[in-house]
Amino acid sequence: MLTFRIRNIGIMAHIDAGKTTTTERMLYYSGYTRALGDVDDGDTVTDYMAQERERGITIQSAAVTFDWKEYRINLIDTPGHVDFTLEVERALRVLDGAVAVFDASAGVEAQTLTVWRQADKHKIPCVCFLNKMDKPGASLSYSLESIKTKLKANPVLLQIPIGSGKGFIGLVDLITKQRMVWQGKSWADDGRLFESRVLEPTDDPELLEEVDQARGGLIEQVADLDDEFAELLLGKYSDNFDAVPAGKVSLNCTILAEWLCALQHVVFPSIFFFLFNPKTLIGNARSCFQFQEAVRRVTLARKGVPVLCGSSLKNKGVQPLLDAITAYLPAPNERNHDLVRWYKDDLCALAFKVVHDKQRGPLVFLRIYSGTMKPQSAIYNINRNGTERMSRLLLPFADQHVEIPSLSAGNIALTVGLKQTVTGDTIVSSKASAAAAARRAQKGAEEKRGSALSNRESSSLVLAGVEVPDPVFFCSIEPPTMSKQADLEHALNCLQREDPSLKVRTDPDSGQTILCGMGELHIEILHDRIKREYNIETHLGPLQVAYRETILQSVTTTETLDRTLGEKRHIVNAELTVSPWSESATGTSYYIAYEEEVEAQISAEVREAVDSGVQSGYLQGPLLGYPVQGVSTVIRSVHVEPGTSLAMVSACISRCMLKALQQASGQVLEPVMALEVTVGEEYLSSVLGDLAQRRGCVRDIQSRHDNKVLLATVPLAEMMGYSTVLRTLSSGTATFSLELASYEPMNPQAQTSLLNKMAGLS
Ligand SMILES: Nc1nc2c(ncn2[C@@H]2O[C@H](COP(=O)(O)OP(=O)(O)OP(=O)(O)O)[C@@H](O)[C@H]2O)c(=O)[nH]1
Repeated sequence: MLTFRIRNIGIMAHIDAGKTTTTERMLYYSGYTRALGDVDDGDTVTDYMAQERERGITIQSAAVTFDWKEYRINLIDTPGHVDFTLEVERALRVLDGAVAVFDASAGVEAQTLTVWRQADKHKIPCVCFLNKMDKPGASLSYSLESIKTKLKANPVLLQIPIGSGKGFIGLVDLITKQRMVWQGKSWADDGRLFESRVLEPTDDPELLEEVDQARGGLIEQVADLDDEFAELLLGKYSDNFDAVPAGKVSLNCTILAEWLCALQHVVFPSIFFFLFNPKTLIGNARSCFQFQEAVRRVTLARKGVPVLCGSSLKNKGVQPLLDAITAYLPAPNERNHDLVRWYKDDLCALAFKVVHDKQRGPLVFLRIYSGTMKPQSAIYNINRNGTERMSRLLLPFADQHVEIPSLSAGNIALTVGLKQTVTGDTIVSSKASAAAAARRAQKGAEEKRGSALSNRESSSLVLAGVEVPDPVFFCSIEPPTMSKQADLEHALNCLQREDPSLKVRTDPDSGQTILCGMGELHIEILHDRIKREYNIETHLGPLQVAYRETILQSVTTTETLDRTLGEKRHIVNAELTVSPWSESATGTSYYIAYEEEVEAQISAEVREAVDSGVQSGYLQGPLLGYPVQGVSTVIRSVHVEPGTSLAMVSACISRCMLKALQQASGQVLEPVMALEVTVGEEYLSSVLGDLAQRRGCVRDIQSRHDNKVLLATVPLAEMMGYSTVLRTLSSGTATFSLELASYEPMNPQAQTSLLNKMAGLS
């Protein structure tokens, strides 16, 4: 498949917006499935884990490859629940474009904001799909407004719905003026057959006027965003865009339009009813290509987001969405992936997901950025610094996979046989190729910055990565008997390779195994998977919140390390200052600086050892041993006697850090969550009353049709078991989403009671 015909896209949204239902329709219309899967019946292709089917939610992202017309689409269906944010992050890291699915009756919801921010971070061009247009409360204008105000995006509306609620029957494409009506009278109709023709003067006058107005607005909007299109319009066609001829569009476009017309007649006669004159189509296609190309440029430049609508459940509007994916979202070669230039034509791929298969062992999903991958070949894993052999290469098709002889850049591959590789690892063809890329990267970066880079800096340039969020919850996990401890360790190892947001550690005091996860649901699903997939009935201790620590004062300390190991004497003297650092109050990051003379005096190796000592000092705070944030460290002096090992330098700095942090008035920071509750007005006061008892702080109460949307911040420690309480308070009608907002200082009273509790005093 030629690269420009590939689309690597993700489907992302708030929980329950209809991602899985939309994906199922895409698979069905593309011919990959013969029956329509249904989340409510638990028989979808992409939600294949037992827990996903039982709960009707997506937990793991599933990669599916299918063809639509002359394009290959690699699609990843991502989870909407905030506990599985990492799955979305991993998918976005390797995607070129995304479809954001919205419930058209709710517009932008809390988790939509999160995934949108993630897509923004990776600069991913998006298309919006307003799903559930069949719902009585569906509103195009409300959804568009919320995209503008909440996502701060620029929606470019490309379709007008025909009918609303249960009367929603189809769409008019504002670029082509095609009127698409899904014929099926029954809700069970599969939507493959639909009528498609150009709007005619005899059509409903109200619809004609609405389309004219919306199309006029669209032309103006695109002209504002795209100079090339504006130039075209400013000429003699300013009064009548429909009259713009092929003009600047290359001959290829005209030929393509004619070819498309012929192809649609020949290949899909049973699918489409073409009730229009082919000449009109060609004329339209010529101007439409210019129009479409302009919308494409706007989308790729991320100056606007195309908005389409439909109802996946009722099988309406999914084929035009597939067309929009191929028309507006980028091909792999249209995205600037930094890594590619250092590897040139050598293989470079990123492992973004690992799944354990009982028969085949670990299956690793890779996005290939450059070069070609072949089965039965050795690859070099830069992160693990090791060579591994891949036995088979597969195209991912949910839980079934097709074997292939080779796969080139731009594709998503599934490999069998890689036993060491974990999520986030960079895979290249050999150690030599990694070294060559590092040399190129070093040269490039030095030219840009005008000075030499350390080894660490230059090797990090040739690594792709996936950011793993820090877990907010943890609990102990115990096997039923000690004889099962080894099995449990194996299960946890496998699960950790699949899911880097799961962290496992051993409590230094009790020796217990500790599970750290992203939320209650995350831990619950892991517990369930250990039971079902590894046959171990484990016992979980009470769920606890992962706090952080910071300091309130600046302190300068010195430390001397003088140790003799064997024949060698190691001597290090250090002085440093720790201070509160406000810029990192919301993040996990910290800051390390060196006084000028120190910087000039120490070697790059000693500097790396000092950095690593400071970082290890940040790992355990002085109050409760939680990680430290919001602290800057300035290294004032470092004296290292000849013959001293670098490990001793790190150890001395780390001890100095601990001493300084202990004297700097520690403060516990607690995770505070952004809470969004959608609740009927009649239950609002009980939900508010309950929130007040949870130290909640209400930020806003908005109206959404008949419901109220309550926005609040609440300490995570107060939110255990909230779903059950909310269900009771609202007779099961309210929904909520919870997302980490920031780490905030605990008030002195709450902090004292936490410290007492941890010390076993209360
Ligand atoms: N009325 C209506 N309901 C829909 C539509 N699409 C999906 N649904 C329903 O909405 C619910 C959620 O659908 P899913 O496809 O599982 O949504 P999702 O976004 O994949 O959900 P998660 O994976 O859990 O985040 C199911 O009950 C679907 O039947 C639609 O177009 N109209």
